[in-house]
Amino acid sequence: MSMNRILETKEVNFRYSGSQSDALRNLTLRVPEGKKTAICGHNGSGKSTLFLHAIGIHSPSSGQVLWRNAPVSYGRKELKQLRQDIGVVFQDPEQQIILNTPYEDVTYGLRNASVPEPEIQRRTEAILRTMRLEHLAHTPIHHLSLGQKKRVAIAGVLVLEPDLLLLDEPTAYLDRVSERELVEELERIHRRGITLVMATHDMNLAYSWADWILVMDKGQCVMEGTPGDVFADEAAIKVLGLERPMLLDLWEALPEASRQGREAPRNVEDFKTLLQKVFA
Ligand SMILES: Nc1ncnc2c1ncn2[C@@H]1O[C@H](COP(=O)(O)OP(=O)(O)OP(=O)(O)O)[C@@H](O)[C@H]1O
Repeated sequence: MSMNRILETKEVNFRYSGSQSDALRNLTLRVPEGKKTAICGHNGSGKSTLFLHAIGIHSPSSGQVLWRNAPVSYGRKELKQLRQDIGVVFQDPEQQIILNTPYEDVTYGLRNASVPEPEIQRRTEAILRTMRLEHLAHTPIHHLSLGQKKRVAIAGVLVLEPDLLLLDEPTAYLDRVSERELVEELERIHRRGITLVMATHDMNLAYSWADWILVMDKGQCVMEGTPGDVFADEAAIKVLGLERPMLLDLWEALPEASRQGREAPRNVEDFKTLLQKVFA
C-alpha cells in the first residue's frame, strides 16, 4: 500500500508522572493518509496516550511526533492549529460535551475558533444533519442515549473540519444498531476525505472496518499491515491475547477447494455471497 503518512511517531518514550513504567516505549508507527486505520491492543497498551501525543497534550520525553512529515511544535499558536487539523473523540462523551444541548455544544468550538456567527449557524445545522441529530438539536444532553451522546461528541469535533479524526473506542457500550449507525456515519465522513483512526478492542470490527491495522502492546507498535495480513499471523495474535475475527475462523472452516483462488470475505454480506456461490 502506498504510504503517504499523515501522522507518525518515531521512537517515542513517555511516562506519566508518578508512574513506575513507561506508557509508550520506543513507539514507532505511521498512520497512512486517507485510510481507515484501526489501532488494536489491550487495556493499557497506550492507545489513548498516543492520541494525547497526537494533539500535543502530552509530549514525548524522547523521540518525535510528526504531523505531515514535520515535527510537532509545542508553541501556543502551533498547538491551536494542530488541534484544528486533528480532532480527537475521547472514549467518554460526558468528558467532551461541555454545554447543555447538542446545538450549543457544537457551536462552542466554532465560537472558540472565532468563526463568524452566520457561518456558525450554517455549519452547526449541517453537521447536526450529517450526524442525524437535527431532531435532538435542542434536547438537554442528559436526556440523550449514550449512542446519541457519542454522535454529539463526534459532531463537535467534525464541525471544525479536521483532516484527521482519532476515535477512542467509539463503539464501546453501544448496542448493535447504534454501532452500525455509527460505522455508517464514519463511512460518510471518510468519503469526504477525512483520514480516520479508531482505537478498538473489537477485532471483528477492526477486521471488517479498517484498511490498515496497527497493533499496540505495552506501549509499542508490534504489528502493522492490512487486516488480512495482520490476522493471518495466528501465532502472533494468540500471543498478544487478541481475539481472532469470527469471519476468518468461519472462512477457514470452509473446505479448501471452496477457498482456492478467493480472498477471505471481510464482511457478512460478502460472506453470504460466497456461501451462496459455494453451495449453489
Ligand atoms: N493519567 C495517568 N497517570 C498515570 N498513568 C496513566 C495515566 N493514564 C494512563 N496511564 C497508564 O499508561 C499506560 C497506557 O494507558 P492508555 O490509557 O494509553 O492505554 P489504552 O491502550 O488507551 O487503554 P484502554 O484500552 O484501557 O483505553 C497504562 O499502563 C496506564 O495505566
